[in-house]
Amino acid sequence: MTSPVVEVASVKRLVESSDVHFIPSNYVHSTTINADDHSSNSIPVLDFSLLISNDPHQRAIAIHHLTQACQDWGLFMVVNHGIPESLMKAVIDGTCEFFNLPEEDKQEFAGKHVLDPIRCGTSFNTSKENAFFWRDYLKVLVHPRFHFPYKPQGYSDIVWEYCERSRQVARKLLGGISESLGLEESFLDKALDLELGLQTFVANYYPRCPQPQLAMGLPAHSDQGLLTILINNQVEGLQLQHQGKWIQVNALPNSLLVNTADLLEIFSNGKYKSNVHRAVVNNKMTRISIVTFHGPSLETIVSPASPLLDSDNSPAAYGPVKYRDYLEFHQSNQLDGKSCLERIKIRKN
Ligand SMILES: O=C(O)CCC(=O)C(=O)O
Ligand SMILES: [Fe+2]
Repeated sequence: MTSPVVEVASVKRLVESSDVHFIPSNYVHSTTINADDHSSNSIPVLDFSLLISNDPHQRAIAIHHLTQACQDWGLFMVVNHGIPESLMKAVIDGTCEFFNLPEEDKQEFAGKHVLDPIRCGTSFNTSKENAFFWRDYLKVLVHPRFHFPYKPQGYSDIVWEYCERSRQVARKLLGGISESLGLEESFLDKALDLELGLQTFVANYYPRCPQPQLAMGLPAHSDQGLLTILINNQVEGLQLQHQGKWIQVNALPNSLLVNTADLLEIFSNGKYKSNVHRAVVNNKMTRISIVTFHGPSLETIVSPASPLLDSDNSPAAYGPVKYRDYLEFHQSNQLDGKSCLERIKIRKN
């Protein structure tokens, strides 16, 4: 399933190489990108300290909040997560330095295949797209084996620390989610082999855009893993599709934004739907987002959790799929809503 590598210049280079007032026609998208509702005050907030509390009452409150957040939104903010603010800032600063490296230096990390451990590029999949996205990226597989570009100096160490911390948070959240589904806390962890779980680090770089209404940072999509954790440089751009509207997501300072992703929808047999989101761009500031995708081990076959099934009332709604195959399929096609997940849904006659 290897896609040919198509050389497309980074958006950063495009913006810096000329005094652009109009975006090139191959970056123009027809989708309107306004958000219907600019307030995101109602996005659920989870207090992580309650989830890890020894007090069963406090933990029960956290599980209740998790259930509601996963069921009603598929996106929530996590506060009191214990990841130092200075570490989050250092990851953003290191990312800025990485993208500021000469283009030739970054080429060294281009990668060829969708499962190469380090890949740096632009858009999403330039071999499949008619219109490119206003986004450059660095994607790295960081667990169970940590890979990373060796420059700029110090970036790798900082990202390693951040990835360790974010993985611990994700695992605790997934323990809570397992419980919220009526399973043992460790059920999901064991069933999906999280000890060897694949964690992917993605740095998204969205340069200032002279015509932001015509461009798209990333189109509407759901994420491929179980949970996604996102932080950004406090520049707005993430939008969530909620009850038929696009909502601008403004994260609380120092919070983590968490998305429920496709494999959690499968595992929960559709109880927790993966959310649909997109990234829009602006004409004032470069936006950087740091995303970690948390999934099972690559060889895990994901299917609805058996205790949640009953052949009469709730039969399996999704076919089994190996994570490696799902990831490869997701990454080698166009980013297009929930089209990958649709392919493994079992149709009712
Ligand atoms: O940059 C963002 O806010 C969203 C990024 C995203 O959705 C992704 O990398 O999958
Ligand atoms: Fe995403």
